[in-house]
Amino acid sequence: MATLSDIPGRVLLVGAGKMGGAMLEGWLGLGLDPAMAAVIDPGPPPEVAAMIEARGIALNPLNGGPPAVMLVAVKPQVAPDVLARVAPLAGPHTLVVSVMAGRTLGFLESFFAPATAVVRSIPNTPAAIGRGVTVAVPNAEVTPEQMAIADALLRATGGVEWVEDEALIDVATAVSGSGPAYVFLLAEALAAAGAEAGLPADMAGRLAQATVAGAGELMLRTGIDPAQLRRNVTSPNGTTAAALAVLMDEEKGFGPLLAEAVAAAARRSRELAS
Ligand SMILES: NC(=O)C1=CN([C@@H]2O[C@H](COP(=O)(O)OP(=O)(O)OC[C@H]3O[C@@H](n4cnc5c(N)ncnc54)[C@H](OP(=O)(O)O)[C@@H]3O)[C@@H](O)[C@H]2O)C=CC1
Ligand SMILES: O=C(O)[C@@H]1CCC=N1
Repeated sequence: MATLSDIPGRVLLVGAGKMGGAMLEGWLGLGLDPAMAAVIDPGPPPEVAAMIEARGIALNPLNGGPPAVMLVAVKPQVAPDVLARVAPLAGPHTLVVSVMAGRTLGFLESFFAPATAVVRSIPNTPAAIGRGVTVAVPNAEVTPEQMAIADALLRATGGVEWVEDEALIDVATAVSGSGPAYVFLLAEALAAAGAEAGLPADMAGRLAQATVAGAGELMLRTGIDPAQLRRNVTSPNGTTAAALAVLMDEEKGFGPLLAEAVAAAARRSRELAS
């Protein structure tokens, strides 16, 4: 297993927004030497810009030789323009890692020299607190050493799952990439429902947030299957059973609704390929 200090050269981050900034923070937190990091971004958000300045990281350097790793974290929509501009910075041994939704290995490879090693991955925003999860697929050119380096970089922000079938990345994007938004929406909707049912709105918000955070933490810390944790809350013929009869409706409940949402997100990921 590689560590960040095993990376044989610089890590060049292209796009230091929400996701790229969170990853950079994770790498620095795990001891990546700031001198071995560089960022290309015309306007990073203020908090990321402050971190870049405070740690003395090179910003928008267009020299310094080919990086060991080029991690691309710009929006998929600007990828053609950005990749055309940064691809000449890569050398024959540069490992390209993308976290862009939708953009395929084939698309990424088309900007770089033949035989360039490329990893396509999809992280999620809990990466900002080291609790993300990333799903990744390598192209055929990625060596075991480069795979270990990509793993170390991605693992700095949480768990990593490697897959061989690239099509799974679109589905993973719909589940774990976009997934935090579904959970935040649950907290929002629970708060709104509580307020509508009579709680003061601020109190409803506090209860909903504490419940979502506490339930997630309980699941994580105990390792108990979520279905069992749900059953643990559900007294026979009690209040939870009354609510779950609505939420677990086979036609209109959470299950079919979430299946529809995940299918829509996966479809959009496939659309973003081109
Ligand atoms: N946010 C999420 O939950 C997840 C995002 N992703 C992927 O991560 C990528 C980034 O998303 P996110 O961090 O949310 O987006 P952001 O917009 O926060 O970050 C993108 C960054 O790239 C910068 N940028 C724009 N043009 C260039 C350029 N020419 N060269 C270098 N940098 C440039 C943007 O600057 P400016 O703002 O000035 O345009 C911004 O700072 C996307 O491809 C997304 O699909 C993947 C998984 C989860
Ligand atoms: O919404 C998006 O397209 C990105 C990818 C996954 C999460 N955010």
